[in-house]
Amino acid sequence: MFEKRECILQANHLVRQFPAPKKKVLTACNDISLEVYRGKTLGIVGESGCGKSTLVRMLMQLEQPDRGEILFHGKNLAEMTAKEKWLNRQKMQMVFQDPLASFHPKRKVIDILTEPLENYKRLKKGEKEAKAKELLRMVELPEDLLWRYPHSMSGGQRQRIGIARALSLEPEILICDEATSALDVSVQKTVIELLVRLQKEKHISMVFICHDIALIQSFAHQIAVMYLGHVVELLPGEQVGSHGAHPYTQALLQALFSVRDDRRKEIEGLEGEVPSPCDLPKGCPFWSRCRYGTETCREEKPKLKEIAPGHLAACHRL
Ligand SMILES: Nc1ncnc2c1ncn2[C@@H]1O[C@H](COP(=O)(O)OP(=O)(O)OP(=O)(O)O)[C@@H](O)[C@H]1O
Repeated sequence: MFEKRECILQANHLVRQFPAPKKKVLTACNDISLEVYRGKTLGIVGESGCGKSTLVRMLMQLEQPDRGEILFHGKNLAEMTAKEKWLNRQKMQMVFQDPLASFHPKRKVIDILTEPLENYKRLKKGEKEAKAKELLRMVELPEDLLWRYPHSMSGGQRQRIGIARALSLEPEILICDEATSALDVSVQKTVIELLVRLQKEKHISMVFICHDIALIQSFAHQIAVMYLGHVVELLPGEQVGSHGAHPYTQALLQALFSVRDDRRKEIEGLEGEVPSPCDLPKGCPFWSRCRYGTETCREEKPKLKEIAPGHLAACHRL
């Protein structure tokens, strides 16, 4: 599916175990092998406790695997010197679910944004404000936020600051651990759109951890489905619906499709006969806001009658 030479991060047979009560052992990650490709997104989906965060901590070198290896540009992370690891960490950055927890509450946005650059001594004297403003522009935030404290901003703004800070070091890989789960649906959508735009512009690879298979399949290039510490299936992002074979993947998809089917029935009930997708009307008020002909229909039920019928017909993802 992807060119091998574009593989920048490779996890081979990773195992991580923890001691459990009664002298038992809990295997949080069990023989996990994955590849991350340049400029592509690997989605990792699975229920709570299946081992997603443990996997990410190993990829970020915050935790050592008990077995297996992680190769970055073909080089084994375990064989790197401490200095090499420290330098390497710039190239893999993380965005967390709760950015507030990772920001110093008494530091202003300007300091939060430039802290990683200062840590790596990559900020010249007198450059701080200009660099921080450039980072804010990159994530489509106004410059006057520079002088605010994180607690005085909205969740979506804080997450954009988290993204800007992570990208300040120009990483090759961005790891997003439930980065949009705490946001409401409309803000979640704009943050994902921002990430997708930045990925295209900067050719960054992303590892995106999430519970929501519907969300992840809208932008990931490949999806690893995790269940009880195993990657049970690796699927091409855009074709999850037709490829999921493992019973757990099927269960995730079934839940998704039953919701969509109910929604489709509701809409068809409202609109009567649905015309074919090729009738898409130019004048549909939501057309420009809509990537698949989708979210608006799902989110704004009271406005359904305003949406031109052809638009609804295109909502094959509902
Ligand atoms: N340091 C630890 N010591 C003991 N057990 C741990 C430790 N870290 C994780 N675990 C266990 O490993 C399993 C996987 O945890 P992990 O946090 O990786 O799951 P997750 O899929 O990220 O869950 P969530 O989506 O809820 O964050 C869980 O059963 C958890 O209790």
